[in-house]
Amino acid sequence: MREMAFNPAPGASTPATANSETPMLLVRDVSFSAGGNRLLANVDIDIRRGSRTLIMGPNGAGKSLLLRLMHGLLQPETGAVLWQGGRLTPEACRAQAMVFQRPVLLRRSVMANLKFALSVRGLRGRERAEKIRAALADAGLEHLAKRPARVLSGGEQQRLSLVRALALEPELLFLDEPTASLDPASTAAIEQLVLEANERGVTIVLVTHDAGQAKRLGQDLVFLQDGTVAEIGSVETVLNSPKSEPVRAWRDGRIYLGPNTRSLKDFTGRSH
Ligand SMILES: Nc1ncnc2c1ncn2[C@@H]1O[C@H](COP(=O)(O)OP(=O)(O)OP(=O)(O)O)[C@@H](O)[C@H]1O
Repeated sequence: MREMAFNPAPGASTPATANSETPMLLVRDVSFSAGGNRLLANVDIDIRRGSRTLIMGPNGAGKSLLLRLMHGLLQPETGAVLWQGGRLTPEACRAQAMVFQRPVLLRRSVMANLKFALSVRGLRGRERAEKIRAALADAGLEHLAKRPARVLSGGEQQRLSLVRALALEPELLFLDEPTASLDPASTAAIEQLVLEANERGVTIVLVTHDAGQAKRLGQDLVFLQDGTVAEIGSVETVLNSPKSEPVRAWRDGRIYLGPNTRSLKDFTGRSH
């Protein structure tokens, strides 16, 4: 996969001056290809400061790719991701954090995982110790502080992963299917941490396949289909009164076959 240079969208080459009206993050006419396939095409999204945006869509729609582009882990082939009206620089990326579906933890203790992340951000001494204590309390992991992170349950690992990201005090937090393999109690714990973070002002962008979770957590919903935005609006409106055929098909449990849908054989290995 190519890591491409910054390539502003038409009309976006001169970043707007950031003010309170400027969306925190703008995705403008972003396209991305790999292996000869167009995986995202002409995506436009505004993320408002302090908002909660849910990203939904079928497997392979491009949700994870979009998150990685918004977090600066990949560069758009064309178009631009703008941070507070300017370029998404490495410094800007440090104001963001990402929680992945499968927690990425060091083969160290729970406490050492928190300590390492905070040390990388330059925290030391009493300030770091206080943040570790608070994160362990938020995650309900005080009693497991010295346990190797890799022996924690899936739910405990994901709570650790989330509070470690939040301990870095990001302005924007991306979460990629953070509760995909968790039971209802662990899911509720993660959702509560996400909502509390949002109440403290952290902007949330979360990928999910769970309509219930979208309704519990979301304000805005972006529905992707085959690498393009099929529909965008409030969670309630998009899920309860979808205007687009991809969302209607998804809601009704039908397989949507659009002009850009790759052969079902790609997904099932069988001809239909
Ligand atoms: N590095 C890559 N090289 C080639 N193709 C890729 C690459 N990364 C992702 N893809 C393809 O891009 C498409 C979108 O992938 P992505 O992981 O964003 O989907 P998704 O919507 O998150 O799906 P899921 O719900 O299954 O997690 C898939 O067809 C995937 O195979």
